[in-house]
Amino acid sequence: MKKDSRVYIAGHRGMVGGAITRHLKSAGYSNLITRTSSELDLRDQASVLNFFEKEKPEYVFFAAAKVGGIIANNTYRADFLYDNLIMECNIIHASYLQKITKLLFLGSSCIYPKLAPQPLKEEYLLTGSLEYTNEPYAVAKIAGIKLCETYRDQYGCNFISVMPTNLYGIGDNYHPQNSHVLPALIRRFHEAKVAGSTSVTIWGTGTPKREFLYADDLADACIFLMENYAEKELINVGTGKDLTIKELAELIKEVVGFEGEINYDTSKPDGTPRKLMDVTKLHQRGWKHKVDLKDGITLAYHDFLQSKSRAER
Ligand SMILES: NC(=O)C1=CN([C@@H]2O[C@H](COP(=O)(O)OP(=O)(O)OC[C@H]3O[C@@H](n4cnc5c(N)ncnc54)[C@H](OP(=O)(O)O)[C@@H]3O)[C@@H](O)[C@H]2O)C=CC1
Ligand SMILES: C[C@H]1O[C@H](OP(=O)(O)OP(=O)(O)OC[C@H]2O[C@@H](n3cnc4c(=O)[nH]c(N)nc43)[C@H](O)[C@@H]2O)[C@@H](O)[C@@H](O)C1=O
Repeated sequence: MKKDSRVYIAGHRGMVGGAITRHLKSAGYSNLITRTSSELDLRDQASVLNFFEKEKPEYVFFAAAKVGGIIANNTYRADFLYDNLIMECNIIHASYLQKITKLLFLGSSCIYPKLAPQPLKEEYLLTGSLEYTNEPYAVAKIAGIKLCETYRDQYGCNFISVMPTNLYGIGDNYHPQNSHVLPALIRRFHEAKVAGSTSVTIWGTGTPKREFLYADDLADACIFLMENYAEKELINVGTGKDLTIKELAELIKEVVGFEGEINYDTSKPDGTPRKLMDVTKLHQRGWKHKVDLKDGITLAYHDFLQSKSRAER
């Protein structure tokens, strides 16, 4: 990418798209193209084709998606499948028609089979059944990977697929039900501390293991891969380290400064028992994350407090 290349960041107001936009701006990229979902609904094929024809992006960071935690995925099953599938078809097909130079598609660690061996190697894709709660989202993400692969096979498009692990960071979604575990617990522990509560309840058994990557680290990896990776095969992005949800809760409790007890609501789903990325391929290419989990949670907690005070103003 040249500093004046026309770069479209789909989903620039989201956590990941926002981080990619910040990183590109601070690296001196001067020709960034963005649209909110109300300006351009990526589910509308005619509008997407028209936008690509008019704006002629050269590079596309595809960070727009319908995203949410385990309950949102399991509740809005049709929306997670339909919205994500149709956005992928529209953006990837328009990128082919407009002969863009390169596209980076973001998938997720949930594309791997529920009971795949750990850590998850890229080649485990499509070797077993998916986790039920996020099957619609995972099927859409797998379709996105296959679109990138097949447009490369048939038309020679330089479309790459990047699979991030669970993410958190600046501009995360702190909704009490629909968010992912890390922002949900930041909010719950904070509210319990402010209310002087003696306990906080978290979902499931606390035994599932998850890996967490700070979104600014992912943004850095995406720019690195846009510049240094041009293969058909997907590539994982993560830290290579995981912890149990119970350990995560203890860490967030400490950062937030809550002093009560932790209870478990086992009527809520645990989801996949473990999702640890094998990041050998990424490390071999020379990229490694920078922000460790405790520092990242501290930064995310500050972001939560700021977004709360902005909302109250
Ligand atoms: N968060 C996580 O833990 C993980 C995320 N990912 C992937 O990373 C990518 C970014 O996720 P994240 O930043 O967390 O998600 P966010 O929910 O923070 O952002 C998603 C963005 O997508 C845009 N969007 C959604 N629907 C439409 C639409 N119909 N038309 C146009 N734009 C739309 C939204 O735009 P607007 O704000 O303008 O409405 C929003 O800014 C996604 O592909 C996701 O699947 C992968 C692994 C983990
Ligand atoms: C990124 C990834 O995100 C989703 O998968 P997930 O990893 O299961 O996501 P999660 O963050 O929502 O939960 C992680 C674990 O944490 C437990 N948990 C405890 N207490 C809360 C809680 O309060 N909220 C949430 N959400 N989870 C909680 C929860 O029960 C589960 O065991 C996919 O649907 C898919 O979209 C995807 O790709």
